[in-house]
Amino acid sequence: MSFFTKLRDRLTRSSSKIGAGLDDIVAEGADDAPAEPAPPVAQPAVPVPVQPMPAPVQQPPAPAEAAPRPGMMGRLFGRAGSDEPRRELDDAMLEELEDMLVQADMGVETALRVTANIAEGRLGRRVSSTELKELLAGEIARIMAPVAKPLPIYPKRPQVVLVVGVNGSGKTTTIGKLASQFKAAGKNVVVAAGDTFRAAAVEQLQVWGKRAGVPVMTAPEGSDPASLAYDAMVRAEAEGADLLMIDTAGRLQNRQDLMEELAKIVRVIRKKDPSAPHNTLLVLDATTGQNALSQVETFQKLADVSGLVMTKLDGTARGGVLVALADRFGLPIHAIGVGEQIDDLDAFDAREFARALVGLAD
Ligand SMILES: Nc1nc2c(ncn2[C@@H]2O[C@H](COP(=O)(O)OP(=O)(O)OP(=O)(O)O)[C@@H](O)[C@H]2O)c(=O)[nH]1
Repeated sequence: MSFFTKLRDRLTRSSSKIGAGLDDIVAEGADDAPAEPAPPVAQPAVPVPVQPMPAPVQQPPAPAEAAPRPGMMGRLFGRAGSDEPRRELDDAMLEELEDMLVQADMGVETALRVTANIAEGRLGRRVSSTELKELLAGEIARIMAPVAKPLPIYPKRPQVVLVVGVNGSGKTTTIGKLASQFKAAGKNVVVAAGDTFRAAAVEQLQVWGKRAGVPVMTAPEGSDPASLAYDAMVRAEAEGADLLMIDTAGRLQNRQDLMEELAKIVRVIRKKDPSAPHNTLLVLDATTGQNALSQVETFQKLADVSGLVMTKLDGTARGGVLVALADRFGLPIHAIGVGEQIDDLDAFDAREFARALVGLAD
């Protein structure tokens, strides 16, 4: 099964909220007028960064003959969607759309902007649910495209990747999955079990290490994680490892002591290599919804977060939060997780994600 199919099936299973919501919005206000050719759906070949758009201006419906000749996609949609119910895109519909996006955890600001962009030049037109999904997917992909960046690999050896996040966000699982993928790509990977407080966490990482076929460095329970991180750097360097991934204990945002300990890990790592850590990955659990935004803020203050991984997109109707994160922080999204298996993590693809989120086929 391709990752897109998996993403769509699992996102749709849990977060069909947006797709179903769009169907409902159109069906609710659908009129009985005969079908008219579908308005062309903007499909930029190359996603462009989102520009702040002016507020939508009420425009009279474009006369059918004045409409530009639809492109390939427009013609396809015109045919395929001609017998679908249509609803006039007006203020009431836009308001419903905005509410639905907010409920899908996209955040008020982002939902407003996306809705305004959809309205731009289209007010008064009659759109089908499929067209609305295409428009929404296009807007989401435009927001997400600039942040869809796989974990960068540098010539520096070892490249130190520090993995942080709150308890249970999926750090250990993500390290296991990433280590397996980098190993398969021919990289020499070492993993350090920096959560020295919980024996179970160390064991769990060892299980992942075995699965991925990479060594896992551990330290006695209760020992200083910063000193383990230092030892791991010495070993990774001695072994000529390409990548050293350091797991850390999950920390609640309000636990000052744990937060300080993370800062100490970074200080100690820098004694060995002032340019390390080369990446600080913040792992976020999609099921936490809007709380993910405050987690980013908190961890950014404490560690130099360089990128995000979002897990558990399979278990939530709150996938929209990823759009809000991209819009608000612009931090690279390196990967997304849609399950507990080793191959349930893949690089983040803006278009695939956008289409899966609104329930469209590839
Ligand atoms: N459904 C689903 N479950 C996931 C995903 N990623 C991780 N999990 C599960 O989430 C739970 C917590 O994952 P861990 O990797 O242990 O999280 P952690 O951040 O290391 O946890 P702490 O060590 O407690 O801080 C485990 O049961 C994982 O199997 C995902 O993408 N989808």
